Order: sequence, then structure tokens, then C-alpha cells
Amino acid sequence: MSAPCHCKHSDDGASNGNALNVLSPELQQEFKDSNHPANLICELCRLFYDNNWVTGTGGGISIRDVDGENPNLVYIAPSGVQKERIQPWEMFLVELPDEKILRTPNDIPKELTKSYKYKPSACTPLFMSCYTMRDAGACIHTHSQHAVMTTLLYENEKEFTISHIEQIKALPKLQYNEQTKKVEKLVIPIIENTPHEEDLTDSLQEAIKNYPGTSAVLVRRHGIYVWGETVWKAKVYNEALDYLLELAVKMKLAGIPLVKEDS
Ligand SMILES: CSCCC(=O)C(=O)COP(=O)(O)O
Ligand SMILES: [Zn+2]
Repeated sequence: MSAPCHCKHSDDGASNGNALNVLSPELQQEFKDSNHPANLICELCRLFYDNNWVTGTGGGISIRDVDGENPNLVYIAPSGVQKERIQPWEMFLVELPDEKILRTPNDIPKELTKSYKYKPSACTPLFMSCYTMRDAGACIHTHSQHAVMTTLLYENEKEFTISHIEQIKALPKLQYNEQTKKVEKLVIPIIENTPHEEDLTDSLQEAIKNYPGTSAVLVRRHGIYVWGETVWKAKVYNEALDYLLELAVKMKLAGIPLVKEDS
């Protein structure tokens, strides 16, 4: 039997694996499933952290339980926490369409949670916009430096455009042009940043309306929002976009135009 821990770091209860036993049997059962949305948020946040996309607490991901019994259930991470360290029981659970809060980490036994009062991610109204306006199954927000650099290099542009790069085909709703036999160019709207994340909601919604084919919105000097029909589609779109944005920065700095006219 191991000795009880009396050191200062015991406040960080969420890192204590054995403490799972204090959860209700229902929650213990839920979190045994590695494909449970709460577990996937934790797994993907760690992956995103390693890609430098959600460091310093910024960014995150929300998942709607599209494969579950109730596809209106949405899992949201807490605000202002180290995203790579969150645990499944620290999620908020809300139900669409009224965004009724069904579960909050503030109700979880204190042995498992931090000592402060949890708030849902400040990105919540933006995630909700993607669910309600696009029927998304997941929405990712990153502070990718490739996204930020792109918005800086195209400071006066309201949209980002790139063409004739193979990776564009990983993104949805691109039209195949019968005449040119080419996949059309990719266009992502850019919105201006605001002092508070939640104040981006109106301009994100406007961009979603004005760009019916887009699966992402860039936020100047801030990052990007990317969504998809399922969590895995959202993940692939985010990866493909980040690849294209990194490439775009390199092309711009090398003086290569991002859009090539069809020959
Ligand atoms: C240094 S993060 C500033 C807030 C932000 O842009 C963000 O994405 C974090 O949101 P959350 O509330 O989920 O922590
Ligand atoms: Zn952000």
C-alpha cells in the first residue's frame, strides 16, 4: 500500500488516476470507453498541444455525440486550463438546442477536480454556432502559428485563397471544374480579432453564412476555427488546413503566388 501524499501538489486532484473510484458507477462506466467524446477531447488536446496548436491554455475542441443515443449532447472543455492535462470528468455537458447544462465539473467530487470554480470554454458560443448553423459533429479551435502568420502576411485581405496544391483535396465541398479538369481553389474567410473570444461569435456566424462551402474561419492575429461532420473529419480538415497554411507562409515569403491560373 502506498503512503498518502501530503505534498502541496495534491491540490491537483485531476492527475490522480486511482481517484476515479470516487466517481458515480455510471460515470466510471462511461469513461472506460476510449471513444467516449470526453476521452477523445483529452486525447486530441494532447495531440494538438504537441503540434503547438493549444499551448498556454489557448484553443481547444468540442465534440457533439453524433454516434451516441442522443446526438444533441455536446461536450465542452473548461476555460483557461492547460488543455493537454484535462481529464474526462472535467468536461461540461450541454444539450442542444437550448444549451441546457446537464453536467458540470463543479459537481464532481473535489478529490478529482481543481480547487477553483470551472467555467465552460470561452469558445462555447462559437462552437455552438458550428453545431447549429452547420450541423457539425465537432469543432476545433487552434492558435496555430501558421494560421496567425497567414493572417498577418495577408493583413488587408478578408479571405485566404490557395490553388493547385494536392492537399486541398482533403477538404470538403470543393467543386470539380469539368472544363479545366481541376479541383477549384480553396477560400477561407478571415475575421478580425476581438478582446474577448465570445465576441467573435457575430462575425464567425456572418462568415459561415457568406461562405456556405467553408469548413473553417481564420481569426486575425489569433488562430482558426475548423469543424466537420464528425470528430475525425474535423481532425483531418484541421491537419490539411494547417499544412496548407504553413505552406502558404513559406510560399509568400519565397515570393511564390498562392493562386496559379489554369493553363
Ligand atoms: C491564452 S488563451 C486566450 C483565450 C483564447 O483565445 C482561447 O482560445 C482559450 O479559450 P478557453 O476559454 O477554452 O480557455
Ligand atoms: Zn482562442
